[in-house]
Amino acid sequence: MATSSPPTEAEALSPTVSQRDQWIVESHVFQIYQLFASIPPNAQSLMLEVQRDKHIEYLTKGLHHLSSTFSVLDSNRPWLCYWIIHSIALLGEFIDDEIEDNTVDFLNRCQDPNGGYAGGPGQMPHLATTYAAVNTLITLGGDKALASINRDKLYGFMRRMKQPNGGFSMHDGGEIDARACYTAISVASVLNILDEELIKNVGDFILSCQTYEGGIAGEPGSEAHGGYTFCGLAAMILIGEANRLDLPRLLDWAVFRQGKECGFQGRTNKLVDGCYSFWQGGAVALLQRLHSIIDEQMAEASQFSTISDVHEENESLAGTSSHATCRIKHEGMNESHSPDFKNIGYNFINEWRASEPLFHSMALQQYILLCAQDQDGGLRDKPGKRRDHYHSCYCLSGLSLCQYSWSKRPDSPPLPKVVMGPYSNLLEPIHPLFNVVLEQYREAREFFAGL
Ligand SMILES: CC(C)=CCC/C(C)=C/CC/C(C)=C/COP(=O)(O)OP(=O)(O)O
Ligand SMILES: [Zn+2]
Repeated sequence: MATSSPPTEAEALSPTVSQRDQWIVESHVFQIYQLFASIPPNAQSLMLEVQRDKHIEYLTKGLHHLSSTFSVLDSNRPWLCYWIIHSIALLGEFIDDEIEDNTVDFLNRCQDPNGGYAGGPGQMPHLATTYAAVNTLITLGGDKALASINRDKLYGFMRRMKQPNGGFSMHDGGEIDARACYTAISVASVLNILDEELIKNVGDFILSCQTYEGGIAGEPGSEAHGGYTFCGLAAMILIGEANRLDLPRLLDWAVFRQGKECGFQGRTNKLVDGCYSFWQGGAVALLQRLHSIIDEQMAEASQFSTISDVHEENESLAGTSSHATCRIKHEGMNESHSPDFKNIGYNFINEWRASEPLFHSMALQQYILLCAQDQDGGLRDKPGKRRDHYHSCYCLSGLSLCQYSWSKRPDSPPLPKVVMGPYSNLLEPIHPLFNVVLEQYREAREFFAGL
């Protein structure tokens, strides 16, 4: 809590719980880095190796059998499918036909007769599990998986989740937050069912979630957080309204969440965690793609003497779709004068231009490989924590973003010097807006474009 007077000696000598926790994590992480620095180069390269076979073994096992402790995830079963299958795809491994068939059949049983996917058969449809199920089916690819999605019913479910304030509810009577906006817009975009009705006022809702720190909160008045920041920014890009956010402040907030442990934290004064390699690293990677808009916003800002003048100007510019379209056009994404939101996800990767990563990519790779990787397979939040499927998915997604962060094209092979460890560490590239492997995104886009 902020206090106007300096801490007393007694206060200074008794750290807060958060300070203590931070010191413990720092000391764990630095011990690992010191050990790494003290060993010979051949042992270092072994430590930096992506343990592909071990990861695949751990992940595949999760598709066949999970212990009873996983019963707490009973309403998250499509998430387990996504975390595991996306991780396997990132590692460039194929899913065998039997698992593929079983997964498509299982997700079909999670599909609600009135649209959307539930956390398990017979449960209530939910936007988060809908996103997880759709991304899993895209990752599996092929006509059976893609055609199993009932797009008409899904569109109906999304319209029922749409709220008067522009946001979406996660489920009937559920939370209305930035996650719901992203999951709805991401799914609608990739399935080619995004329209003006779904987009209406989403930008206003997300704009109201950007906080004084610059990051985005789950809902208005809450604290900026990496997970919601990725969701809010990706949704704004997909609807062609990213320029309405204060992007320089967003960038400033996000890049400063990468700390001396080399990984990212989710919010100010919290602990480093491997999953933010994707949520924060992904937000910064998206901002890297928007750099020309940011430059322009900064140039505009510098014309004004006070920061409130800048905000007033942003207010007056906000909300006009022609303004949004003009900025997207400036990025070389869209030549038309009406918002071409149907093609933004596609243009985002096609209009790729090389530029420097805006976060410390090598440092993040170091954290993921040395601190988040379990040498027996799977990845984790931080040293001392157990591996799990969620962290495996988002650490590997973040690692892939790092490896391609200098690339001239989204999938052109990076130079060996930007891939930490042996070049065999190279993962598959992802589409940063949807977090699916790029090749799978392309197949899905082609499939749904024709419908
Ligand atoms: C697509 C989709 C559904 C995205 C979800 C995004 C996401 C990860 C949101 C974060 C939720 C949240 C408040 C975590 C804080 O947990 P904590 O307090 O345990 O962690 P912290 O200390 O790191 O903040
Ligand atoms: Zn985490």
